[in-house]
Amino acid sequence: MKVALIGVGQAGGKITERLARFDADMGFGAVQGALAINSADADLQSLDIVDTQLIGADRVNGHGVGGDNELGTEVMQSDIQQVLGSLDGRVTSKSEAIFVVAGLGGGTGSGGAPVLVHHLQQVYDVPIYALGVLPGRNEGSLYQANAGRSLKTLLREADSTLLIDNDSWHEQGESVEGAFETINEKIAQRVGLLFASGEAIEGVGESVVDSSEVINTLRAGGVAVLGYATEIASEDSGENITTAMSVSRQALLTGTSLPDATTADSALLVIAGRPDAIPRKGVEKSRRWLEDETGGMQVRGGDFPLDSDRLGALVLLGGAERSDRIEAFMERAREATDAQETESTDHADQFADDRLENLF
Ligand SMILES: Nc1nc2c(ncn2[C@@H]2O[C@H](COP(=O)(O)OP(=O)(O)OP(=O)(O)O)[C@@H](O)[C@H]2O)c(=O)[nH]1
Repeated sequence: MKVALIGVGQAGGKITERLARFDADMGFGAVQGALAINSADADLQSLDIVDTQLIGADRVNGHGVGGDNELGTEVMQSDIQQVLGSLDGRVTSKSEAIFVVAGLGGGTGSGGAPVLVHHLQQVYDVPIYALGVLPGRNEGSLYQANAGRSLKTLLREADSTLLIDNDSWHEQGESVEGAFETINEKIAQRVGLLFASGEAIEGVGESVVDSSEVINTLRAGGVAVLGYATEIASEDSGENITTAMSVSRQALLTGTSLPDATTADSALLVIAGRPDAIPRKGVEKSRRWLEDETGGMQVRGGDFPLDSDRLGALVLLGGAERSDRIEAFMERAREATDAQETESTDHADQFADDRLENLF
């Protein structure tokens, strides 16, 4: 799937850069253009390979919005024409989708990403997806409250919102901050493989996954979730039937970007590995298992030919917002918003009825 990436805010920029680098290093050619937008100049300076654009200089003078996501919304809104102008040549006629990438807990990305998605929807015919990072449980109430409003607005504006929970892809005991590098690397690899599904050059055959399968899976809208797992594979495909089952199980049950999200409206299973090591029977079995596990709907599928001694399973779920994990997060966000309102009693009544309102 040929994509254009737009990172908003610090996390958005860093993850966009990682994705662009992974795609280039692997030679996939799925990432057609990448731009990072921020109201903090220093964050943009630390990026090497993506193009950058500063917004809100007249309001915050390049210093960021300090976690104020309403200000993040405002600065994106006031500079939207320049932002859309910079996309010329980066979003091309080849682009099959645009991904807006942001950490949802901060200010610039949290507030800016939904506005940007809204405007991109007016300009482009391709699907506009969000790739959003949810704050981990221990990240503090401002982050939780910001992310709640941002997610609510993104779900309204984007064709689908792929969520990565900051608590999911790092080692036990590692702090979230310390784990950013690990998490970003995992996002780059997993989401990078998803982008490259359908772009794989070698071994083109009937069973090879096509990018339309990804787009059709995301057509369910709402929240999307990505899972991934690999194991060393045998050279003989006949010996890899249980491996295919085992990686598929792990990808869904322990390897997703949003733990415990298994109820969905659509699903895609991509099996990656050397074409002659991919067991047809094992792939069929895994697909049937995934169908049962996710509620009985038809599971799309395909191979991703990759020169590797491992067999990997990439599971994409669409319409996964009914999961307990999302409910738990939204509850956290509501509580955080309540706590903030209690602190600023002057304004308490003003917000009382509209907890987690949309950003705009
Ligand atoms: N996975 C991941 N999450 C990050 C990273 N950097 C920040 N975050 C998360 O993103 C949220 C904060 O968003 P940032 O992107 O830092 O903030 P911003 O959008 O630049 O907004 P301001 O700094 O307020 O202008 C928090 O939930 C952080 O935990 C990162 O490199 N990787």
